[in-house]
Order: sequence, then structure tokens, then C-alpha cells
Amino acid sequence: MINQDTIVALATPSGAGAIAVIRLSGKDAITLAEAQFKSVSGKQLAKQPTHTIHLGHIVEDQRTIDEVLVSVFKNPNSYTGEHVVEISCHGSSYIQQEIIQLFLRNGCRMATAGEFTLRAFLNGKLDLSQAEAVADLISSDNEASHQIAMQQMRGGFSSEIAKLREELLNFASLIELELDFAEEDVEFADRTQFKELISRITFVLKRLIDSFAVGNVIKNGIPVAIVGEPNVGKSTLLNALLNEDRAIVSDIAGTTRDTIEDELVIQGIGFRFIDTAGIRETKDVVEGIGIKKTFEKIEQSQVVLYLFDATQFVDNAEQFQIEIEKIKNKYPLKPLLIVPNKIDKLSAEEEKQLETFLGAIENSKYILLAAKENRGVEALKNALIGFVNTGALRNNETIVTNMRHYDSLLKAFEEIQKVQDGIDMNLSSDLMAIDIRQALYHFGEITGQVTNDELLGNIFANFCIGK
Ligand SMILES: Nc1nc2c(c(=O)[nH]1)N(C=O)[C@@H](CNc1ccc(C(=O)N[C@@H](CCC(=O)O)C(=O)O)cc1)CN2
Ligand SMILES: Nc1nc2c(ncn2[C@@H]2O[C@H](COP(=O)(O)OP(=O)(O)OP(=O)(O)O)[C@@H](O)[C@H]2O)c(=O)[nH]1
Repeated sequence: MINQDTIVALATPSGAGAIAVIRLSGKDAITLAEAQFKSVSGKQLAKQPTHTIHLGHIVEDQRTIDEVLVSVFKNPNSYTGEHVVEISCHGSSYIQQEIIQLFLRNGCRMATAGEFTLRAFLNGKLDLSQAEAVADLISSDNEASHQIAMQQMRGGFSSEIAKLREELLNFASLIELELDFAEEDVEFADRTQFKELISRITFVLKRLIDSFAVGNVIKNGIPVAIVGEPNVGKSTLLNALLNEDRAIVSDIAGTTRDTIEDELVIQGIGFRFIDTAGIRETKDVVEGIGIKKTFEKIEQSQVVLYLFDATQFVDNAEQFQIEIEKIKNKYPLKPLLIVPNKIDKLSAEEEKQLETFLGAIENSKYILLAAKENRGVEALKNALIGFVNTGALRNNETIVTNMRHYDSLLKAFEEIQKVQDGIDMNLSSDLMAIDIRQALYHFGEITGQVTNDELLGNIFANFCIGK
């Protein structure tokens, strides 16, 4: 997979900008750059120390293409571990293309997606999970996803896995050594220490596997279904939450037939609001389809926000009770937030009555809302945050967000359990050794100590060119 080509690509976004960076990496990066570059100082790039910057011009034949700054990074002290040259040019698309084309005609080839980071991995600058974190970091758009990607890129997760792998590897070797002395019935591997290690690994794996639920939520946002009859104020609430006029607000009941999704970041956590058409039985065929859709959306959501018109409460308390029970029965484990809206229209007496009613409903929270007047919106946001377990995030614990890692962790866990069973049943060393090797294999998948071209191809194909 590793190759000798010197690659070139635009490292900054395509299009015009103040400055653009063109990056070269490979054994000829410095000589190839040198051939097209005239430094102002007259110094030769190849003779400059690593991590130095030089002003000069990119020149083709007699034509000056641009005045540029050239940064030199010398093998192995660079992002990729190879010679790297970065050319900071003026950010016109024309100049960018002219310089890239110049290098393509003169010994470089276009980098493939993620190839710089792939080379960093192959040269041991990053392990696989760190390289994957680079992509996550680039796409992170809120505090939580940024924090997780940053931690992963700095190797928190990798070193935890690598350390366990190393310890396990030690025992594997000792146990395998015992096999060579099978006749003599010796134990090189201290069984007490071995048990301790296996239970420690089990503990760590469990924690990492559990963290995936949190990680997934942080990466993809928490889906919240807003369930309520037409005209109760769903659109108004969404607008208040989003602080913009995205959903349509109207006086005609039933305008929210299609579901509208919108995203909002509250205290660093992404929420995806799913506007639904409510669940009241109706003879209208289109509304009937809406109810089915509503249940589908509830199915996909992690929190249900049941919104109703508080002014209808006095006459319709029983109806609301039925609907709330229906949701609770159908989705007993899904957190339910009951939100009466338009409480600005209630008398103090009515409000009290409403609170008594809501207080009697078990396993749910409620918030009195007047979306139009922005009353209760903050409390609602806080309640939503309350549903998310951000403990792991606050404690700076490793959070797994990558499906591939999750998969390997589950497989490693399975193997470690087999080892545990083996210990409990006093299984012979040769049988245990096989399970240990399997567990080691799955640990190695995460960090990239075990890998293959197809896997690498899949991972780096999702990077952008120039990364
Ligand atoms: N201009 C520029 N900015 C960038 C990058 C880059 O490649 N170029 N990066 C990349 O995407 C990120 C920074 N990451 C980098 C990581 C390592 C090295 C590097 O030169 N490492 C050497 C030297 C370390 C040292 O000075 O001690 C090494 O690891 O040996 C450079 C950038 C973000 N900003
Ligand atoms: N008094 C009062 N009126 C509100 C409040 N929230 C919404 N409304 C009004 O209720 C009406 C319906 O609001 P929408 O936000 O369109 O309701 P919806 O649930 O999205 O309605 P559909 O799209 O028809 O399902 C509008 O006239 C809003 O101005 C509130 O807190 N107080």
C-alpha cells in the first residue's frame, strides 16, 4: 500500500480565499518544490532546517505564477512522516490550479482522498483510531463532538486499548510457552494475576461499549418527536426553540402534515426535532396517514414531547389522559415530556387545576409553556438536556463514537468472556490461548495493528482530498 510517489493536493477548501495551501508529500517533495521555486533570500530549500518558512516566487519558465510562502518539513518530522512542503499562495482558484497543474506536470501525482493521513498512519505518526478521529474532528460542529474527536485524535482511546492489548499479549506468550512444556505441567502465567487482568479488561470493555450509546447521540443528535394535535403550537414552539422562522405557523388546524426536522444545539448537545401530526383519531384519510407517521417518528426518537393546547384542557382532560396513556403504554421506556402550551390564556385557578392533573401522571415530566411569549422555553431546554447522560463527557472519559470500533469492542468482549469462562472451568491452556489470540486480534483492529488494504481503503475513502 505504501508507495514512493510524491503527492500533491489543495489542503484548503476549493474556491477563492485570502490564502490557499497546496501540500506536497513524498521523498521528492523538497526537490520538486525547489525546481519551481525562487526564494527571495537565494537560499536552497533542501539545505534549510525542518519547520522553516521561506518567501519567494513560483516560477514556470520565465513566468511568475505567484508570490508565495513555502514551509519545509523534513522526513520524519512532518504530519505524514515524509518530506512535506506546503505552499501558501494567494487564494485565487486560478493560481491554485496553475500551481497544482505545474507540479502534476513535473513529477507529482494527485493525492487520493485521505492519502496524507493514510501515509501518516502507515509511517506510524498516528494509529488507525487517531487517523479516524482526524476526519471526525474536521466534521465536528459542536462542543461535544469536538471534544470527543480531539481526545481520540490525541490518542486517549488508542493508548487505553493498546495498553490492555500489551498486557494481554504478555499473558498470551506465557500461556503459549506453557504449551511447549505440556508434559511437565508448569504454569508460567500467574493465574491470579491473569484473572485480575481479565476482569479489568472486562470492566473497561463494558464501559467503552456502553459509552457508544452516548457517543452515537453526540455524533448524530438526539431525535425528539414533538407530538400534538393540529394548532396546539408545535410550529411556534419549534420556532421559539430554533429562534428562527423555519416551520410554518398558521391558524388553520392541521398545517403540519409533513414532518419537519430541525437541529438545535443545547449546551453542546445536538437535538433533532421531529414535528409530527399528532395521534388523535380522525376520519380524515390524510390525517390518518399522519398518525401512522407520528408513531413511526416516535419509534425513531429518543424523547417524546407531548404538546397540547392548555385552553382545551378543561373540556378535554379525559382525551389528553387517554393519549398520554397510549404513548406511555406503547413506549414505556421512552422519556416523556408533557407540555401544555398557551398557558398565558389560563386563569390562575385553571393553571392550578392543570398542574394537579399533570402532577398525578407517573413516569413523566411536565413543563408549562407559552411558546408565543417564550415562557417555559428555557425550562424545556433544560429538561431536554436532563434526558442526556452527559456524565461521561464531563468526566473526560473515553466515549466511543465509531461504529467500527464499537464492532471490534463487542467482538473482543465476546472473546474475553470465553477466556473468563475458560478460567472458571479450568480449561486447558491451549484452548484458552485461541480465545486470547482472537481477543488480541479485535483489539488490534481498533488501533490498526491488525489491518488490510480493503479496510484502509474504506476508511480513508471517506476523507476529503488534501487531508
Ligand atoms: N499548515 C498546516 N497546518 C495544519 C496541519 C498541516 O499539516 N499543515 N495539520 C495537519 O493536518 C494539523 C496540525 N498537525 C500537524 C501534526 C504534526 C506536524 C509535524 O510537523 N510533526 C512533526 C514535528 C513535531 C515537532 O515539531 O516536534 C513530527 O511529528 O515529527 C505538523 C502538523 C492542523 N494544521
Ligand atoms: N396564546 C397563545 N397562542 C399561541 C401560543 N403558541 C402558539 N399559539 C398560536 O396557536 C396557533 C397555532 O400555532 P402553530 O404553531 O401553527 O400550531 P401547530 O401545532 O404547528 O399547528 P399545525 O401546523 O396546524 O399542526 C397560532 O395562531 C399561534 O400563534 C401560545 O403560547 N399562546
